Amino acid sequence: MTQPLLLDVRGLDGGYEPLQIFRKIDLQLAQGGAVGLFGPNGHGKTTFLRTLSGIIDPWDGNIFFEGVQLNRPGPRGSRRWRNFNYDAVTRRRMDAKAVARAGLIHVPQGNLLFPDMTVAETLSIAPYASSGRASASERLDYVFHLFPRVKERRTSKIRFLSGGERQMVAIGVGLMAAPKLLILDEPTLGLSPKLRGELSEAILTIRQSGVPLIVVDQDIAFLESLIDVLYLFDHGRISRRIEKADMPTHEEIMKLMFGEDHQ
Ligand SMILES: Nc1ncnc2c1ncn2[C@@H]1O[C@H](COP(=O)(O)OP(=O)(O)OP(=O)(O)O)[C@@H](O)[C@H]1O
Repeated sequence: MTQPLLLDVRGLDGGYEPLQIFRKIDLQLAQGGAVGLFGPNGHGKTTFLRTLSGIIDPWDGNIFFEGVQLNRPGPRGSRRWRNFNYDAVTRRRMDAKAVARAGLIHVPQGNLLFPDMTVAETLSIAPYASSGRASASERLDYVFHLFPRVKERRTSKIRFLSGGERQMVAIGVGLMAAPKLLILDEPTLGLSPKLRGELSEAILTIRQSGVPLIVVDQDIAFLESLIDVLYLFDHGRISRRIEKADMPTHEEIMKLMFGEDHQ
């Protein structure tokens, strides 16, 4: 019997009612694979990732994780029905906790950690650390091994950390959940070149240790070092799927997305 894909997204539509942000997204991720999403700011990548992790509900389409459908139809499945029945029961088609418990872990863009908690406290309340996939202390050792800086700063409050250190802690929180798929949304955004290099290396190590990834980033070379397949995301649609062997240069991708005249 063939193994199911790790993630199989079929015809996904979604957004912030009534505003549709993305449409007809198809994305497949093989077991053990890694994909990158690349596209201009504001075209809906983050909204798509928030939908995958169950923070917002899809409007249409399906999400399968290890062959199991994550989005469950409401009492009447269609979007039209939900528009007539605007209540939580019919709208809630994804369960973010169940998604995380299944092993799909999303490290969101930006700093969403609690400023007055220490690093150690933050890592200790990571979701489902005792999910059975690895013990919490093993996970903590792994995070400290990957990010020695985080280990050094474990008694510091989050508010006293630099942006890069916070990002390392945020990824650490994701790793504490022993992810079967880790989603990283612009992990190196706004970091100094030095921290960016440090973080990129750590993410590469995570990848080399076999953790499947979905990564959004604006740096094609960084994505290329991590992924097997690149999806170009353009005005809420996947405009192209590119295998690693055919990976264009940054310049070529700019031309593909914006035409010959881009600056
Ligand atoms: N909570 C929200 N309610 C309504 N509209 C939103 C909300 N969050 C984002 N948007 C809008 O959805 C569109 C897509 O934003 P999104 O953050 O998904 O894009 P993105 O491609 O990830 O860009 P970026 O890299 O800048 O985050 C934008 O026009 C944005 O203003």
